[in-house]
Amino acid sequence: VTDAATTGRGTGVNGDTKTLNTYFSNGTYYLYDTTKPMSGIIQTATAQNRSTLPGVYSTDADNAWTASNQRADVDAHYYAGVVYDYYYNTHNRNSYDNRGASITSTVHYQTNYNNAFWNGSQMVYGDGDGTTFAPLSGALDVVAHEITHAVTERTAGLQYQNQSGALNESMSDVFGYFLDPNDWLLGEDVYTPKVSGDGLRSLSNPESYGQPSTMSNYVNTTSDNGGVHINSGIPNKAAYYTISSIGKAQAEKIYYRALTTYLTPTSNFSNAKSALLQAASDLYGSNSSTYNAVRSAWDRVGVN
Ligand SMILES: Cc1cccc(C(=O)O)c1OC(=O)C1CC1
Ligand SMILES: [Ca+2]
Ligand SMILES: [Zn+2]
Repeated sequence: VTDAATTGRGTGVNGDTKTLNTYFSNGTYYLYDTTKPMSGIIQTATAQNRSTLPGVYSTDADNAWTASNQRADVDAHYYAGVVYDYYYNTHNRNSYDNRGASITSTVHYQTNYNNAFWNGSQMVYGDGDGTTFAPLSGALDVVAHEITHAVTERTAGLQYQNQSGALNESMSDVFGYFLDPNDWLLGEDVYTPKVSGDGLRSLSNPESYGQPSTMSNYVNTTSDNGGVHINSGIPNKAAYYTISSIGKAQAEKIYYRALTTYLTPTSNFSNAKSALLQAASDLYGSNSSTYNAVRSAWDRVGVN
């Protein structure tokens, strides 16, 4: 038997070449990454445009994953590894459960599916319809957004409705920024592939995508689980002010500590302000400029 961890080459959704951690077994290569510490396996499958999950392992005959129908698989696999490395290296977290859980992604879910989600056990990505979205695994901030839903589920457990749900969404957007800090947009690498410069949401200017950025404009609605993708603009704007003031290095420590230590399933925006202030106090002191920047950020979005 000649099973072995191998290194392959692949083409991503946007035509870029990347190196892949793959696995060779019985004459076939798999998107199966055994290189992470403490057993966190990263594995990628395809739903073959149907809805059955997880589908079947993505395979290749020669470890050159360059076919057009493999691009979504390549990016889902590669970016899941990047996000695993981020949580391990930056926050000493071993996978989303901090116990080396395998990270499973399935691409080619249904047809023309303009959506991505964490289903409680794995990530799932549509291919998009080519107008609203390109295949959604083609953006690192999208993959980080989805894996962070899993981290949130295993830590704060923020209930996916109303203010706690908007915080859940915001945490995923904020860690999407930490993974992809080149811009304040979310999903820009896969959103409207025929239009450049736009994204699904903006941390710096939520209004440009129909989101409020102040408590006074909180949207009371029953749709979207109480507007979780709408009202996330308010904590997202606070995060923008915070990061712009204290920088990514301190902000990501504060956000990770608040998410994993202080937030609870029913936390609201005011509780989030307190959690982030407590984390800032723990890490940098309650008289620090860092602490004051966090307080100022939430004051500016109208959260007391
Ligand atoms: C595209 C999409 C649709 C519905 C829900 C989500 C969701 O995961 O909440 C979603 O993914 C995102 O928001 C990622 C950041 C681009
Ligand atoms: Ca981005
Ligand atoms: Zn989300």
